[in-house]
Amino acid sequence: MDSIPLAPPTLPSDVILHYVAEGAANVIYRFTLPPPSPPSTSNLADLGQGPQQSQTPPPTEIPALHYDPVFEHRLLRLRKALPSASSNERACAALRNNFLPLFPASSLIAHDLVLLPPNFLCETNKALHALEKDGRRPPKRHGLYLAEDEPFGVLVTDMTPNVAEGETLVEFKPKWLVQSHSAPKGWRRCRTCALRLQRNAARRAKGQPEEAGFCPLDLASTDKARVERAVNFIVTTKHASGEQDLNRLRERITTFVQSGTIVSKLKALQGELDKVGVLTADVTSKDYLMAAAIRDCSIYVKVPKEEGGSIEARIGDLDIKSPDNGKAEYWRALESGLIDEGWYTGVEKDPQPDQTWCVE
Ligand SMILES: O=P(O)(O)O[C@@H]1[C@@H](OP(=O)(O)O)[C@H](OP(=O)(O)O)[C@H](O)[C@H](OP(=O)(O)O)[C@H]1OP(=O)(O)O
Ligand SMILES: Nc1ncnc2c1ncn2[C@@H]1O[C@H](COP(=O)(O)OP(=O)(O)OP(=O)(O)O)[C@@H](O)[C@H]1O
Repeated sequence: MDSIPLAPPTLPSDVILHYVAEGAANVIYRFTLPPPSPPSTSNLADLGQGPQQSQTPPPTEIPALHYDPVFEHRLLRLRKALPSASSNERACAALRNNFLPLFPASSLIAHDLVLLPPNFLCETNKALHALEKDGRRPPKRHGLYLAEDEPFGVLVTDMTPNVAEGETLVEFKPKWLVQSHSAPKGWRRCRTCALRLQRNAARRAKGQPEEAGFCPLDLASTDKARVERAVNFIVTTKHASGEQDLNRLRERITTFVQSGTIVSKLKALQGELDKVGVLTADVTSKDYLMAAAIRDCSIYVKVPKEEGGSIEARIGDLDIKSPDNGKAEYWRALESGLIDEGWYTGVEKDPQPDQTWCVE
């Protein structure tokens, strides 16, 4: 049964937010909490600690001088007003009930609900509008703001690297590690590569830059050369500047992907949870919605400077998908377009054909 754990803490109303980044569905903030105020003199007097000392109160009546430890090493994730999004309460319950049992806690970004103070989202939206005007919000995210009817935010494990100590964060979406079961027989591209090519053709037609990407089937192949090929797209000069550092980081991430359990576990789950493909599946079933979530999750890998130091890797964005508000139709239309236009089989009508094929 879905349930929320014991009363979530409330975010102090004098919290100071710092915009970090955003995806399609959420905005991420770093936050600073002003030191908790000690009890005022009159409160102390009430509690018997002021000038007219009477009796020491029981510890439960002494105002807290420290914030709940759940606020430590966390970022605040706030939900945007997307019609297809679930409430944070539902999303956290789904995470707890469906995904938590599948992975060790140390492999997951922790998600804890936090009650938001009154007017908080309205004020934060004003700040988002200002960021947009200043050019500090990516243009493709303009026009969509936080859902002001959402009572909760989510405190997530902060994976920000300590750059001063030489840490690096590599973040990527592994996407479809198993081919779509709706792909036609004789396919030559996986779902992710087929979609990327289709989108790149549209970008080219509009004079926009194309996006490069890796083949998830390579990533999940366990074959060193193929994993390396995928990792070379994921780890770039934005992660390490010198050639030597970049090569070494790529080697470390390749070893992590190849010998770690995260990618293979995600692949196994994608295969188990959707065995028939989006065109025939019951896209309202829990299994399908979990498969869809796992196909869109992120992996955060924090790599320490020291070669022997341990890598911290966690899965995030395991938000159960909803088929409502046109999403199921979007999924089916996307898949039908890839099939009908020949992107899976490599017979698409594109003036700039690509002859890179994927293998299972
Ligand atoms: O359809 P896809 O595979 O392109 O995935 C969408 C993502 O695009 P991507 O290809 O990863 O750049 C897309 O990501 P971006 O907007 O590209 O960052 C969203 O994650 C979207 O999910 P939702 O609508 O927020 O629930 C994702 O939609 P879902 O299909 O997972 O519902
Ligand atoms: N736990 C974290 N630690 C460090 N950075 C994070 C964390 N969570 C999110 N971020 C940063 O914020 C960005 C957006 O967050 P997130 O992926 O959760 O948004 P989203 O809207 O759910 O994504 P999507 O586009 O997949 O729907 C990430 O790409 C990452 O750069």
